Formats: sequence, C-alpha cells, structure tokens
Amino acid sequence: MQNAISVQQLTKTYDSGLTALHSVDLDIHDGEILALLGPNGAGKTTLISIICGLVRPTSGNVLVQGHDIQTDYKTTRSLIGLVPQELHVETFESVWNTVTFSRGLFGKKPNPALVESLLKDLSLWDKKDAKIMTLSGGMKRRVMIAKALSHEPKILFLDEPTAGVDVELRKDMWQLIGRLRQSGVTIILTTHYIEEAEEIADRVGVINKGRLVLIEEKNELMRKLGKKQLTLELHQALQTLPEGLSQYDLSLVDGGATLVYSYDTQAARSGIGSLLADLNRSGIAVKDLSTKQSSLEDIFVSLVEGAR
Ligand SMILES: Nc1ncnc2c1ncn2[C@@H]1O[C@H](COP(=O)(O)OP(=O)(O)OP(=O)(O)O)[C@@H](O)[C@H]1O
Repeated sequence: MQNAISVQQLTKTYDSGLTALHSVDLDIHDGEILALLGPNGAGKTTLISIICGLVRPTSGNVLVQGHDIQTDYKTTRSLIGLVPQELHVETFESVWNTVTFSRGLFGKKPNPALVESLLKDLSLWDKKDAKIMTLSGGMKRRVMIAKALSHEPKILFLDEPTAGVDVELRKDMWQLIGRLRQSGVTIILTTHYIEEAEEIADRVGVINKGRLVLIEEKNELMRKLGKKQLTLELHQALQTLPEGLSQYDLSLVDGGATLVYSYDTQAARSGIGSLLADLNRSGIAVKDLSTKQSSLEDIFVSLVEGAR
C-alpha cells in the first residue's frame, strides 16, 4: 500500500532554541483516518505545519504521495487541504465567493457544481450569500472546511476540528469525515477529545514532548486495553491463591487482602459468576467488589505521565 505521507526523522528546533519535534518517523497510510493525540505544546501543530509547508523543518524529510515537500512544494501543497485551528476567514466576503476564490488559489478551474455540493454537505447552502462576518463560530468553522476541500485535495488535515463546537456540529463533522474517507480522502486530525479518536479513527498516534510515543490501530489498541478488572476485597487475607482457582487470571494484592481478577471484555463470558461460586466453595468470603475498565484515556494519560 502506498503511503499518503511519509515523515522521516523530522526534527524542528525553533529560533528560540526550543525543539518541538525530535526525529519523528511516521507513515500515514492512503485512505486512513489518523487521530493525533497529545497534550498542549506536544508538537502536533508543528508537525502539521511542516507537512503543509508552512514551517521549515530543521532536518529530516517529508514525502507527500512520493513528492518531497521542499523540492516539490507546489505539488504537495495542492494535494493537501488544511483546516487550521484558528479561524481566519475574510470577513466581508460571502460564503460562496470565499470558497470559490480558495479553489482559484490552487489554479483549479471554477467548478460551481462542486462548490454547491460542498456547501450543501456542510449545511451552508442557505448561507451561501451571507457575509462571513455575520456567521456564528460553528458556521465559520464549516466555511473553513469547505475552503480546505475546494481544490479537491487527496489529504485533509483537521487541526482540532471540533474544539469548542457544540455536540450537533461535532456529530455532523464526524459524518462528513466518514463520507470523505469513503471517497478515498486520507484524513489526519488532531484532537484533545479522546472520545473523538475512539469514535472515528482507524489509527491513533500519541505525540508527547515532540516525540511520537505510540502509533497503533485503534481496534488493536482497544483490544489490548479492553481488559476489565474486578477487585474483590476479602474478609480474611489470603497467603496464597487456592489451587482450585488456577484457571482464573487472579492476583493477590494489599498483602493478600484484595483479589484482582482480570478478564477480557471481548470474551463471550466474563467468568465472574463461576469465579464467585468457586470462591464461595473454597470458603473465601468477599466483603466488597468493584470493576474498572481501561480506556484509551487511561493509556493516553499513562503514556503522557510516564514520559514526564
Ligand atoms: N513559532 C514558534 N516559535 C517558537 N516556539 C514555538 C513556535 N510555535 C510553536 N512553538 C512551541 O513548540 C512547541 C510545540 O507547539 P505546537 O503548537 O506544535 O503544539 P501542539 O501539540 O499543537 O499544542 P496544542 O495542542 O496546544 O495546539 C510548544 O512548546 C510551542 O510553544
């Protein structure tokens, strides 16, 4: 499979001396939705800005569909649509003109039918003649997306697309992202909302302090993390686990006062019922119990904290 983007040993040190990216390697597959997670200041925007040719790398290479971003900038930029974090749209222009003009900037022939379908897809059709300055923040964000898609890019970057937008718009955006993916567009989004990554991404990358600390298929990640733990507080502490319980994934903690049972959430049966029956049969009395499920959020927090 061809990579939409190949980032090779990319490093960025700003003039201030701050190194925002440390030798990042990342292949983004054609047609995937990749969610980049990371705390504030992790380097996500720097990475996107370099790929889009807005910030110059200190060292390393980036190829966009095989073209080098530095030596073949015009080609790579025209393959990419970017929806930046900040909303900066020409305030006095109409929605229609703004989107049409944006397409022209890439040297593409006018295509009113395409602009019409974009505005309809983004629920902006009834606002096509409205001046941008009269639109709400959420609508301005939709205009930014229409602009980014106006030259029919193969790759779309969305930097925090749903920051500060209401639930309805967030769901609309997720649907739009799904439709774009179906049409073959590769999508990279940064987000602070782990729920968003869980909902729409094919793969999840975590950036922390300028390093890519994890990149994994979302389903694989969820499967690995899809463990649940049942914690059983015992009436009497145990020295060792009774032999009859060896088929369960059990561990004794708190000096034997607590029994922890790990089970797979994907399995057809949790085994909790039979474990409790077997404990009862072994004469082990339980004082209290609780369950805990690991989530993408847990791994994210532990990765980010572990690197502090
Ligand atoms: N033009 C610049 N000059 C100097 N330092 C910068 C510049 N732009 C960004 N930085 C610094 O580089 C680091 C990475 O910033 P970046 O904006 O890439 O992070 P981010 O992961 O996108 O964060 P956020 O989630 O807050 O948008 C930060 O410490 C930031 O202060």
